[in-house]
Amino acid sequence: MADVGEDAGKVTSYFYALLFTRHPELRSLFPAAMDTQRDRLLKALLTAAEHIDNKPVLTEYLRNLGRGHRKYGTQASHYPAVGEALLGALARYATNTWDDEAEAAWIRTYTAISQIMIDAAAENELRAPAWWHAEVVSHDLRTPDIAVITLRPDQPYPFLAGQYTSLETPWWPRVWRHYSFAAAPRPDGLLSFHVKAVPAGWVSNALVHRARPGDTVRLGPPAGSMTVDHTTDSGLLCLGGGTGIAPIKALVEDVAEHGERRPVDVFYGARTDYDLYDIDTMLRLQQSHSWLSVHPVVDGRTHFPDAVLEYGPWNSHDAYLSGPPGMIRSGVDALRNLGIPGERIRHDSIEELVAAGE
Ligand SMILES: NC(=O)C1=CN([C@@H]2O[C@H](COP(=O)(O)OP(=O)(O)OC[C@H]3O[C@@H](n4cnc5c(N)ncnc54)[C@H](O)[C@@H]3O)[C@@H](O)[C@H]2O)C=CC1
Repeated sequence: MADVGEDAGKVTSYFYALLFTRHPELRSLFPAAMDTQRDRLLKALLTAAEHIDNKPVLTEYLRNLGRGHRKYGTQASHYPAVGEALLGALARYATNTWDDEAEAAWIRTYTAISQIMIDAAAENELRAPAWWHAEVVSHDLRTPDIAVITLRPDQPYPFLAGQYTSLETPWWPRVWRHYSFAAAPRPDGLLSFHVKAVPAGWVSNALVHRARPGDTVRLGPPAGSMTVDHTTDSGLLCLGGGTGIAPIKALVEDVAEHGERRPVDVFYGARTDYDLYDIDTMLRLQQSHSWLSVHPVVDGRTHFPDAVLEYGPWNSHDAYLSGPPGMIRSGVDALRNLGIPGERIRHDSIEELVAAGE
């Protein structure tokens, strides 16, 4: 990976060129525009390389990736074609290290990776559909660029508060983006999401400005491990920045439903008062639950994650962060400096978030 690092963009372009010239029938599984897709392949390889010595983490990551590929229509028979193209691209660009031994090692690696993904997809096929159709049942424009959208899936959709799904709109086929559930599972099975239209974000703009009740989207399986640990009764310190408040609200509802009276402190960060689009909901929750404190923080004197320093102590709390990648990075640093151990700080993977909101 280090050898091809400098040429990463070229490696992935060449990889897809090889794949599509040798197997033109596979082109229709990918979106019309390949830019984000190219980055995703590389990120997956980098993530795998990063965890190469941590078998449990790597295996879980690959199993999730295998299950997640079902919604693209990926079949076990597609994996060898991808492997050939990957080896072809590495052989061309890893010029300093490529030899028979490196090739044999990559064949073993790719065989192991693809087997884990294929097995996870096969097991998942026995239990869950490859995707769900879901109808838009309400669309509430909260600011000129933020909508709260409620969907009714066509089949039961099991998930945990704090997780996210992947979503494809009818206007951009095969372009999938991640969105966190904005509510804990409900008895009526409806799902809600907070979507902000971001510049050049195809899916987010379609969801905010085009989607209307009656439209149908597709959902992939739920993913993510930012869920509440109900085996402890430690307090929860939650930081939600912008639309990152969505999964935090789901976590609060989850604690309430479990009837636990654990102290929960929510710091809700936004650029301006006007951007605190969901503050009314959060304050209503605070009124109904004595264990919940909501602290709105608008950019100004204090930078958002630093506002938690004015309260506390937090070192016996579990921490949950959700929001823009930069906020998560600085929030994790601030919380670690306060003495919260890394394993008690939960957030979604930053690699996943970078392309998430588009
Ligand atoms: N599960 C998750 O982690 C979720 C993440 N998101 C992500 O949250 C973001 C929300 O975007 P917006 O509403 O436009 O947020 P925004 O850009 O308006 O920022 C929200 C808050 O975070 C703070 N912040 C932003 N960048 C920061 C940095 N580098 N360091 C410290 N603080 C920072 C801001 O000061 C503000 O208080 C999107 O990137 C979206 O993908 C959204 C939902 C769930």
